[in-house]
Amino acid sequence: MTTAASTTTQPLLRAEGISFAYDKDPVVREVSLDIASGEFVGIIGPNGSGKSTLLKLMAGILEPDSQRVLFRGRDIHSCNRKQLAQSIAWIPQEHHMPFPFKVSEVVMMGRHPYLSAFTFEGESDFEIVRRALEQTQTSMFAERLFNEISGGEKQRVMLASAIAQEPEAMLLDEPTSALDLKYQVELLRILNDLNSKQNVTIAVAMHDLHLASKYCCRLVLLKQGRVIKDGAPEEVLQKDILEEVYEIGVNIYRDEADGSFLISPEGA
Ligand SMILES: Nc1ncnc2c1ncn2[C@@H]1O[C@H](COP(=O)(O)OP(=O)(O)OP(=O)(O)O)[C@@H](O)[C@H]1O
Repeated sequence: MTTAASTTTQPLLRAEGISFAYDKDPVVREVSLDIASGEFVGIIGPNGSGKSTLLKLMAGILEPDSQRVLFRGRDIHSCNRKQLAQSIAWIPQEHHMPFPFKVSEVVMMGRHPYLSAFTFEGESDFEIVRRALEQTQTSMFAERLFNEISGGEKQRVMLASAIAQEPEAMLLDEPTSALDLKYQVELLRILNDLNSKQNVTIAVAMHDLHLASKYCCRLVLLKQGRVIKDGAPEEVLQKDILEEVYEIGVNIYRDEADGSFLISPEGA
């Protein structure tokens, strides 16, 4: 039976020691991870360490080979798909549309979990889409074909679509990888605002450890599918830990202005 106390402490998402293999070797190994409502978590680690796969498992896109992912205490694969789509937005690393959709149509896809097969988009849906385009500074592409805009523009449009979805949680796979400096910071600011003002839970795979330490309250460091360290940026971004995981010498500097960490490879 669920008590008031257990309800308040129940994480939004919980991985219960999950493992997953695409072929025979697991790429996610016995990962236990709780993500509480309102957290801003960065998933970091070297190429191929399992960041994308773990996020796909947490989003319910992939199913673990062993153990479960729980969404609000319930096996994510037994949750109603429509309700889940209203609650969790997944933003993948690669974006390609199989049909020549316009940007505005891609953003409107964020509203689909709220529509039935027989209802058309209403005024409020168009208003939500308009605001999401504005927030991500993509209104100027609205009438262009999604497949004909740049990789960085696509990333911002996909964020607009996720904003239009009005989810409880956003899981993002390297959303800044194709963005220039201005839009990297802009996108992270938007995520920060969604998190701090609307309590949207954010889990984001990132390679940029400086930006990760600047925006994420918690970092989960993976190596070969296992969680090596999970904690506040100052606990995770330590010289010995990073050198062991990334197999390279590093120097770490603290930016006293905002408390973030700058990681410089030794001998670079
Ligand atoms: N669809 C797939 N089929 C088979 N193997 C896959 C597939 N996707 C990923 N892998 C493998 O699973 C492992 C983990 O990949 P994953 O993409 O989760 O890592 P990652 O940490 O996100 O990597 P990166 O930082 O390079 O994006 C890698 O060895 C990768 O080659």
